[in-house]
Amino acid sequence: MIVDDAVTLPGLDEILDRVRVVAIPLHTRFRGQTVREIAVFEGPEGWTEFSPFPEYEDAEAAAWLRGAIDFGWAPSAPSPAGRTEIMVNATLPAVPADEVERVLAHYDGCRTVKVKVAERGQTLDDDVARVRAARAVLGAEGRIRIDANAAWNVDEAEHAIHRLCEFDLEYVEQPCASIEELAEIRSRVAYMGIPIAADESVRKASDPLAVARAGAADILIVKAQPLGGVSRALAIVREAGLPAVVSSALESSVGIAMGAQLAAALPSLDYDCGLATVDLFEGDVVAPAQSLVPRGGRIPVRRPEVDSDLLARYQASAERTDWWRARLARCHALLAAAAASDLVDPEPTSLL
Ligand SMILES: O=C(O)CCC(=O)C1=CC=C[C@@H](O)[C@@H]1C(=O)O
Ligand SMILES: [Mg+2]
Repeated sequence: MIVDDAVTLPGLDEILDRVRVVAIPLHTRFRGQTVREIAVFEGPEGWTEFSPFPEYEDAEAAAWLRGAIDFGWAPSAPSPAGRTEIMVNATLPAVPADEVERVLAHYDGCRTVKVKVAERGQTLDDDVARVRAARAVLGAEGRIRIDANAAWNVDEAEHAIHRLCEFDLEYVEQPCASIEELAEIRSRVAYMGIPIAADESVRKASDPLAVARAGAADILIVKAQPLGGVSRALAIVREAGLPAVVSSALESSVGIAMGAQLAAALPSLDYDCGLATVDLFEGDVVAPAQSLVPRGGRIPVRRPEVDSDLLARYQASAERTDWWRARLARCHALLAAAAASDLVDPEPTSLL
């Protein structure tokens, strides 16, 4: 059963025998979460991570498992540009303005900040105050991008971009939900020279290329695990023909290493990548010397080993571990079924 050109789907037992589930506290709430649950397991190529958010349905989570297996079982993608380090951005959750300095102090040397905006229960004034505070911390030279996670309609997005443009925005990530809305807001703000980036329209779409084909975005955000692995994400970027920004899916250093490998393998990399998110965690599954937290605004391209003391320290409860093992079994069954239908169907079944 083929997961990728180079990988045969490993047996479920092979994964369940090795999997460890951890629950790592976040020091700042992100996506409404204060604890990140993560499953890690070891393949022939090294440690890999399976960490779809708990609310995701199995069909979506199965693409993350495909990505995890690809990273653990497929040989590393080469870096045509010879990159050994990736420049990364600080990620600023939707915190009150007076907390911005404290949160950004966790990121060492990042010249770019991605500011979360349009959080449910907050106002545009809250966003303006947060972006203003980020600009004050960064100085005039720093780069600021914002991410609305599809929360605005087109008029709200236009109004918000008008208010926030005084802070010199590098780009606006997923201001609206649909491809039609993205195309509309993109043309409305084109005169301001602010690019539109697509995230959810790539990683949660049945066709990750539709947004590029529609000319609805200037930049693609690509996340290795949700897109089914490094080689699938590379193929999407190649087909789309747009500049790409590699971003994390809020992973431990093990999953971030998958993102770093994708960033290293891209033919060109014009923007800092959203791979600094281990800095939002209180802990990690790898020892500090091997961790992929940024130093001097960069992370190394390397595969870390997990640390057994840290796996024990952050070990999830028996109940949550059982839940993840059952989820792994269901997602594995979906991948096996898709692979079996590939054998009769010459067109590969897409789980993206
Ligand atoms: O891109 C970054 O700076 C960090 C990653 C990040 O913002 C995200 C990670 C995981 C889930 C998403 O809600 C979120 C995003 O929307 O990009
Ligand atoms: Mg995003």
